[in-house]
Amino acid sequence: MVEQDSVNKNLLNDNRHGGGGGAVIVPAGGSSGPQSSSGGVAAPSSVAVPVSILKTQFSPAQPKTLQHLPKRPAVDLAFHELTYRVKEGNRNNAKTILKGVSGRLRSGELTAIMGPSGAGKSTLLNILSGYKTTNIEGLVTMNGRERNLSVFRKLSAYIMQDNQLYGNLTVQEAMTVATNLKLSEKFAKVEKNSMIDDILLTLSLSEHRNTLTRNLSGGQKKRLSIALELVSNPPIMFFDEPTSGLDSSTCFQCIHLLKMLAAGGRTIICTIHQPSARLFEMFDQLYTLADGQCVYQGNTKQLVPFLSTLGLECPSYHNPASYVIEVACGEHGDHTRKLVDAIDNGKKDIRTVADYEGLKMRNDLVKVHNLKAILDKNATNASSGKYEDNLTLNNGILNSNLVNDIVKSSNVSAAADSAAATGAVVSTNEKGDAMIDVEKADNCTTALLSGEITSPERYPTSQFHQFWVVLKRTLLFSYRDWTLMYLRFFAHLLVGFLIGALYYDIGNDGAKVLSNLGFLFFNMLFLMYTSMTITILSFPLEMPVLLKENFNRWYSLKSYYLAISVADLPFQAIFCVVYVSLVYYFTSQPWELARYGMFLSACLLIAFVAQSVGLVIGAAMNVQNGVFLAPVMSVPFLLFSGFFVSFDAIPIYLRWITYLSYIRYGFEGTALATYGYARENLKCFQIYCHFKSPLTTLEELDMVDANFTLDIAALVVIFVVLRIAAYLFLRWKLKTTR
Ligand SMILES: Nc1ncnc2c1ncn2[C@@H]1O[C@H](COP(=O)(O)OP(=O)(O)OP(=O)(O)O)[C@@H](O)[C@H]1O
Repeated sequence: MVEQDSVNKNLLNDNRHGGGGGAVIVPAGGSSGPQSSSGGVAAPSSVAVPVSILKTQFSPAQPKTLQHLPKRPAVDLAFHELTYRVKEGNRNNAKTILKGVSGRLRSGELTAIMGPSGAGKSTLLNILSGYKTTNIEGLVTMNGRERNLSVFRKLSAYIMQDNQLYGNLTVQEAMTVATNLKLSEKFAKVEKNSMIDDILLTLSLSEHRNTLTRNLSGGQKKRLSIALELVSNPPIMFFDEPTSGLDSSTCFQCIHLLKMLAAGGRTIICTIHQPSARLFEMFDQLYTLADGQCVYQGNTKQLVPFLSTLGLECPSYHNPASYVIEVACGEHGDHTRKLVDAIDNGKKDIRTVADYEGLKMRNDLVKVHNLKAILDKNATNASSGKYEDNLTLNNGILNSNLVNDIVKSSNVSAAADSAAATGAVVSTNEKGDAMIDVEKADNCTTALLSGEITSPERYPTSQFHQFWVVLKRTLLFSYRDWTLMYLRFFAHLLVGFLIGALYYDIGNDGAKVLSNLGFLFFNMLFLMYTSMTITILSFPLEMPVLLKENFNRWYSLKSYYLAISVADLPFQAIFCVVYVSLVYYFTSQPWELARYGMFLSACLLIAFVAQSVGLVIGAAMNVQNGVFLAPVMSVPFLLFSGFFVSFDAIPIYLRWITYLSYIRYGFEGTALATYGYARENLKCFQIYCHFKSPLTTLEELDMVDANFTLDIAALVVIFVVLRIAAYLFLRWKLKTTR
């Protein structure tokens, strides 16, 4: 309740106080957004604050909020005859998900996209936000011009249903990362901190500053998701089911917050399933879909009277949102065609009574016409006793064209009225539809936009800056991730001691060379699996956050990938050094620094290469498939490592696999470090030691001519190739997931 009050107070600040004293929410459109006729006043005239809120929440000394955010232009979004198809099945069957829908989303308004499950809400939202870009027909315009996706992405933010936050960062840290990535480097730290304070205060998160994100409640997480995107003050914000999983009070707070953001001049669009009547009232605009077509577009307040004109009476005390969904689902008969025609699949926009009063007249006429037809029919059938009592028989598809004509003519007059008030230009298209072209009016915001459009940079900060911020963040949550860090460290320590005990002092014993080779091979196995599985497990889990942040233009994929690639290398290196040092000492391998260096470098490279394999698998597939496939795919590499079968014994047609086996290079490298380079004879405590001479061991392994430098070079090449492959897979995955 405290939070809600606070949100309400801030909302009030946005609406009541202009550029003067008190609190101001900086309009997304700056001081000359379409609704701010008097410069600097944020609240659009169309956004009415309920009287009850004004009464209960007036407070003269409110903190100033959201006044430090960067100025942004207001953006009106329109879409014309959008069709979206997907291929289904093996055959070239195309399924049409959106069927030529049109619509308009205005700045300063909170718009709900509603409809039955499977109607196409998320698809429409994904297309409008630019998340989906393929298989789309139709036009999307931004302030009257064809949308430039690159510019649009800089001006919009998409807040996905699952909040996609890094649980190991505190609210303050997450906000700091967001400001560092989303704001240009020209902003001073103190300015960024003021913005964070503003946003956290406005979104009632100030007192949770130091709470780890994973410990926030569902509603707080949602607000944090909004707060993170609000940093760059995007004039268009898309929300996919912002209220899902929230209780009714938190839902109210959440929608209240969105309403507040819209009141600041932003264009706020969200999909919502079935809001309560109380929530429904808070939306300014409703866009309803049924079976991929628009069945209503307009003011929420006009929904019930509009439906009524089409003979669809919403019962008293019935939630209009539920009713329109019931109608769209066909629970009250099949009215989809009639509604789609009446609203011209989204080309019409019901703003005032004038927009549909003609429709009512026509509907009454249609009813009379039907009644007459039925009476005539009954008169002719009277002799045979057949009576027709269904007065709405023809009140459907057949008459929809008549209805349309009326709508068109009424729209033209309504549009003219409305245009007279706003100074907008009204025209009719070839079909006779009223088209209000607000862009041609004085309140056009294109000029404001053009300044932004010319900005050539794709991201607000340089690639190096992005790399640095993401690297610091990754290091911070690696440090806090108990499993990733401490468990791995203890695993290396524990196994190091275990192996040390198992193979204790065998390294210089001519009778235990085979066991020592087993030890060398086990090293490869252990380092391979520990490095590989950790990336297979952790990388796919980061994918949704990466998807969100990359889409919302926080950073480029290159910067992110470079940062996460670099971030884990030092940890992996430390674990490897600890493990190798332990086992090298306990197993009494040659006590020479050069040999230890060679042994360690081969082991380190094996760990890095295996980590890269994990990255490739993690980037290309999900955890389940990765966990199964990675060990299976490693089997040939292990088999052809030279430990189980010597090179000469491998059939010629299979030898090429040994060149791909990174385990082979690692095993060969450690074997050469141990037995190569003219090592003196091993000690022998028995009568005969076959492998007393290290050369015999190398001969047995077919490694007499092997070259350590080549092994290291091969591992480096494989490492680089795998890292590049992982990046390409990641890029492909980002594209295909959308
Ligand atoms: N890639 C696809 N292949 C086949 N069908 C698809 C694909 N994407 C979406 N659809 C179908 O398109 C329709 C609309 O999907 P969408 O997710 O937009 O619906 P929605 O209105 O958001 O539903 P919900 O409210 O249940 O989330 C659904 O029937 C869905 O099965």
